[in-house]
Amino acid sequence: MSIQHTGTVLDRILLRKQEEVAALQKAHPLAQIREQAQAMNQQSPARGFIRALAHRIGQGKPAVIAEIKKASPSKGVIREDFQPTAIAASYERGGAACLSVLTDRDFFQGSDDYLQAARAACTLPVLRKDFTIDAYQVWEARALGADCVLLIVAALSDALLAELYQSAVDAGLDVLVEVHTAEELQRALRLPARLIGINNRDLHSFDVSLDVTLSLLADVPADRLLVTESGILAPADVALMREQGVHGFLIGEAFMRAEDPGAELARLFR
Ligand SMILES: O=P(O)(O)OC[C@@H](O)[C@@H](O)c1c[nH]c2ccccc12
Repeated sequence: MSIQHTGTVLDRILLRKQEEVAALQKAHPLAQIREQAQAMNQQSPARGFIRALAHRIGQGKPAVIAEIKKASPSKGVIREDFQPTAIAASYERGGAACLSVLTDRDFFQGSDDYLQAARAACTLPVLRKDFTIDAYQVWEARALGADCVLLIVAALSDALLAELYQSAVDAGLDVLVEVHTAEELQRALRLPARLIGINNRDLHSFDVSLDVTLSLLADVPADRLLVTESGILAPADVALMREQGVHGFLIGEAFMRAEDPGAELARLFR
């Protein structure tokens, strides 16, 4: 089989994801994964990802989703000394509301094992950070123990978005719906999703600008919970967002480059 090298990185990731899901489905049929997810719902029900964020914000505090990410296509390896268990515990001590764990292997050097290890090492709700294109992955997320899944509007048709959203509800998961443009935001708002993420990074070009959140902010209705994602590096970035009424944050790199990720979280939000 030839490897596709045309298109943007997002296009390549999505093509590869289709192959991955097809292979997984052959090895472990959906019915089996759904059973595992149901068993997980008995054994370790979802931890209430949105609830944890809303609770912080309701108390007038920032709500931080702290990300566990070894590498990315735009930055290469971000953290050499990578121990998901220690990082998860550090994030909990540092005051994170939730975790996000990259599980994509080929582009982010992530792993399902990292998600399981991180969740077992803390009491925080965990987002499976991956490129979800099939209901199979949604059930698989809950079977692994995840509490929330990411749906990237730029990667999905309206029909698929609605289908995957419903699958997540059926599986007992919360959903983070990610947008990067005004048009994507309008598509996201047609779902009954409460949690909306504005990604400051363009997944096609990798350009990052906090202006993306600032420019879309006014179009997010008050009954939704907004999270600004990517490119938050300094206390001034946090202050800027909070002045504009943005209290939800998804942050990876700034923490992953610090020796003690949880201490860096505490420093950024002091
Ligand atoms: O490391 P940063 O710049 O703080 O960004 C974290 C998170 O927003 C980023 O990892 C991300 C946002 N959306 C994604 C979708 C896929 C992979 C990764 C992402």
